[in-house]
Amino acid sequence: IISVREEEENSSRRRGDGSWKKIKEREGKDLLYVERCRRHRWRCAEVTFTCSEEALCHHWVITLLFSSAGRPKHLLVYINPYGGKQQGKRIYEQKVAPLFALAGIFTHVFVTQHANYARDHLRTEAELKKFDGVVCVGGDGMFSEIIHGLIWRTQIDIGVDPNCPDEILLPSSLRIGIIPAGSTDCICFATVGTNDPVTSALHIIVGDSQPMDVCSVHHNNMFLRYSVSLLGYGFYGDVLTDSERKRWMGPARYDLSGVKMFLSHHYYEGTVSYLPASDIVGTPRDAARCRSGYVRAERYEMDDSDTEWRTIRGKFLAINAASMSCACPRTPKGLSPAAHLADGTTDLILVRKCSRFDFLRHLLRHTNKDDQFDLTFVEVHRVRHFRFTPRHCQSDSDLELDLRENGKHQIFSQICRDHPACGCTPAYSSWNCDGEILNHTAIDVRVHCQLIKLFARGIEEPTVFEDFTNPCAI
Ligand SMILES: Nc1ncnc2c1ncn2[C@@H]1O[C@H](COP(=O)(O)OP(=O)(O)OP(=O)(O)O)[C@@H](O)[C@H]1O
Ligand SMILES: CCCCCCCCCCCCC/C=C/[C@@H](O)[C@H](CO)NC(=O)CCCCC
Ligand SMILES: [Ca+2]
Repeated sequence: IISVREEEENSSRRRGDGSWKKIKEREGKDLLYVERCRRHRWRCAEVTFTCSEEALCHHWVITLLFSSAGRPKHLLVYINPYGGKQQGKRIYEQKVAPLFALAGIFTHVFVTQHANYARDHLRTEAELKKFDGVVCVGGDGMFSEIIHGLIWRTQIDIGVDPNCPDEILLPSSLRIGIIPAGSTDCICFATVGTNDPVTSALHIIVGDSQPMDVCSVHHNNMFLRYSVSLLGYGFYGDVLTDSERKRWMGPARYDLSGVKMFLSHHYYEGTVSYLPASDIVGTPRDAARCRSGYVRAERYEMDDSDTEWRTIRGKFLAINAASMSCACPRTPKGLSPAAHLADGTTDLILVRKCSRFDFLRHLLRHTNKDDQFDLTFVEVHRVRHFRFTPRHCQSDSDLELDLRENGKHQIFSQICRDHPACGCTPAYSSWNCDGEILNHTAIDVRVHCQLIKLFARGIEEPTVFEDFTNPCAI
């Protein structure tokens, strides 16, 4: 239920002196409620209840109001006017603000004036005690700003050093709502099942709650960034770097850069070490999907003292860590379809050097039912902690070992790297961290189980409640 409004039906009766008197015939309640539509979309519907007994009516209202526990009353809203197709402000004003008003939610709205405006405001100025949640109107990059602000502020307020890689981070009490207005919007899609501003607004209004894992990324014990969706080196790093120069194109920039980087077919050498998540049920190759209400782990920090690190050295077209499925309209099942939102792990996907044809087969499988991991050059591991070192950063002894293993070819490829004009693969790619470029290639990543909470409930299985005869189901 979104809101209950009084409605009175009056009639008039003649008094003895001939004048007319208004009397309350029936008391009605206009009930605004959520109706499930196709493809996980929610819409607002209305029904009027009438009741001749005032006491019964009162009982109804009390019961309905009681069901509103856990709902936000005061929200801090940040709108990125430049995300996606630059529609954030319009989307919020036309589709979301009227619903918040109907639900009796008070808002404090900021339209961001520059990049990192929301992050810095949350870190230092925002009076967080006054609010029950933060709403982000924009894409994954804007969401990233919000979590950076909130996580940082929470740690500082309680005296935890957010720079230290070994610290156990504490969750913020504020939930975050995402009104999708970006280019990929994969965090919204993977937690709600659709990118639809009205559906997201309704999940906020009813006070849904979905915990979510967050990866912290460090370089030499120096904090770089947090990630909740994709950390990608090689293909996705290169696509992002190339697409940033084409921002004016809007969401289509990713398609153009995707094709360009596919044709470039660059591979990168390096070492990946990881700590497998051994104490969990399930693997990245499961047929089961992360669905609503499915919380695998209690929030805890793992004890990895008994688990052994594993190391893989090689040439990779892509190294991806998906902490959630990363489902989005481009890949409705996601980069790692069986990844979980809140299990304290990330799925590490290694795509080794292969032919263009094979890489295309792998990419195309993101868009159909075939298993993108069922290929000899792809491996996937569910991990809690991993490190990557590009080959040129490896220690001298590692380089010597490479030389002994691979002989002359290695020497020539080193020379090519030092002379980019020869047209060989460049030595480094960049990390794509939830759509932002990292300025370090050697990184150390650890998963913090359920560090944040969203106003969402995960993707629901299609239910009998879906009303396919309703016009909103089209
Ligand atoms: N007022 C602003 N002016 C310029 N940039 C901004 C402003 N507010 C936020 N940003 C930055 O804009 C970048 C992109 O925003 P956003 O994520 O909303 O859209 P997107 O990149 O199109 O979508 P997606 O991340 O889903 O691909 C973010 O990195 C954010 O920091
Ligand atoms: C030739 C057929 C090719 C078919 C390929 C389909 C594969 C598409 C996979 C898309 C995966 C998106 C993962 C999400 C990453 C987000 O954190 C990030 C920020 O929004 N978006 C991108 O980096 C944008 C990345 C866009 C990549 C294209
Ligand atoms: Ca996870």
